[in-house]
Amino acid sequence: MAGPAVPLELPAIADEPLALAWPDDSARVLGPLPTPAELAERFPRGERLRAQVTGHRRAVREIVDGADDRLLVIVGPCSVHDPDAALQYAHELAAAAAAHDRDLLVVLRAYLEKPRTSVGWKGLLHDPHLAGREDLAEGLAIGREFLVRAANSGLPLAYEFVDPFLAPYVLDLVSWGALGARTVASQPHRQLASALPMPIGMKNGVTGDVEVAIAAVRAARAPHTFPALAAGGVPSAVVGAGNSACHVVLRGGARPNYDAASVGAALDELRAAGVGAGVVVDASHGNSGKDHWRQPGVVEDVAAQVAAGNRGLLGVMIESFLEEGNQDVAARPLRHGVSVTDGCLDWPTTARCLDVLAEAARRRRIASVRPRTRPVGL
Ligand SMILES: O=C[C@H](O)[C@H](O)COP(=O)(O)O
Ligand SMILES: C=C(OP(=O)(O)O)C(=O)O
Repeated sequence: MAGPAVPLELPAIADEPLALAWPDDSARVLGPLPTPAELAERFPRGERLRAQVTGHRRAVREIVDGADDRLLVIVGPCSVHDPDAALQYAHELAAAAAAHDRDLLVVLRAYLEKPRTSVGWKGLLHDPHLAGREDLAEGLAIGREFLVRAANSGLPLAYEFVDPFLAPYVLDLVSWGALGARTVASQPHRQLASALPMPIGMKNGVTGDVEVAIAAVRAARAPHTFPALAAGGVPSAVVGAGNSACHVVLRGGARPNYDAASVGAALDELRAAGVGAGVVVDASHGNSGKDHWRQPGVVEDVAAQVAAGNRGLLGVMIESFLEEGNQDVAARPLRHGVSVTDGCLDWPTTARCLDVLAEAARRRRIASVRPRTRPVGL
C-alpha cells in the first residue's frame, strides 16, 4: 500500500515564473521574441501576395493530385544566407520559370532553417549575421523580410519546417513545404504538417528508408491536436484538419533511389498504403552523394523516366545558386552567390536542367495523347 503522499518541495517561484520552466543552472532566457502577428504586421504579406500564394498552393496541389501534367521543380540554394544574393537568384529563376510555364511549375527554395546532423550553422533565422551567435529576434525579422521580397518575384516559395515553433512566423508565405530526412519521423512535425495549408513533401529517412516517409504521409493526412503559438502569441491547442496533399520525396540514403526501379518500388509501396500515387525526386543529398556535379545526371535519368510516360513522377528538387559549389560559413570574405551549406549547381547548369525537364514534360504529354494502337481500318 502506498504511504502518505510526500508534499512536493517547490522553490519559491512566485515572482520568478521563468525559473520553473527554464532553471538558470541548465538554461538561460535571452529575451522575448515578437509574436507571429507582430512580425507579420512589420513585414506584411498584403492582399496581392495573399492571392498569389493561394493560387500557387492550388497549382502545386493540382500537380500532386495529377490534375496538372506539368513537373514541379523545387530549385534554389541549399540555404539562404545572403538575402540580396538569393533575391538576385530569384530574379534569374523567375524569368526561366515564366519561359517554361507551360511545362514546369518552378518553386524557389527559400530555406531559412537548416537541420544539422550534429552541429553547424542552423540557418538565417538562428544566426542571420553568420557570426556563430544565436539571434532569433533579428533572424526572424531578416528572414521574414526576405520571404516577402522573394514572394514579390512572383515565384512560389518552398520551405523546410525544421522547428515547429517557428512555423507560424513564416507559413503564410510558403506554397510547398517539406519535412526533412532528419525530422520526418517526428510526431510534432507530422502534427504540424496536418495543419499546414500547403502541400508537404515528406523526405525518406537519411539511411534511405521510404517507409518512414509513407508513415509521415499517413500521419499528416489525419487530423491532430497539438500545442502551438496562436498568431497573437498565446500558447494554444491547435487542431490540424489533416493535409491531403502530402507526398513522398525520394532523396536517397545509403544508396541513391532516383532510378526507375527504386521509383517504381516506391510508387508500389504508396499504392499499397493507399496514400497517393506520386513522388518527387531530390537530385541532391543522398541521390548525389553530396557531390553537386552529380545532380544533372540525376535530372537526366528522371527526365528520361518522365519522357517515357511515368505519371508517378510529380517533380524534381535541385540545389542551385548563382555560383557552383559551397564554402565554409566562417570564411571571410565570403564569395558572392556561393552556398554556405551543401554544394549547389551554378545558374547556367541549372538553366540547362530546367530545359531538360521541360522537354521531358512535353514528351510525356505528347505520349499520353498519342493513340497506343493503330485504329482499325487504317
Ligand atoms: O541540406 C543541407 C544539409 O544536408 C543538412 O542541413 C545536413 O547538413 P549536415 O550533415 O552538414 O549537418
Ligand atoms: C536538409 C535537406 O534535405 P534532407 O532532409 O533530405 O537532408 C534539404 O533539402 O535542405
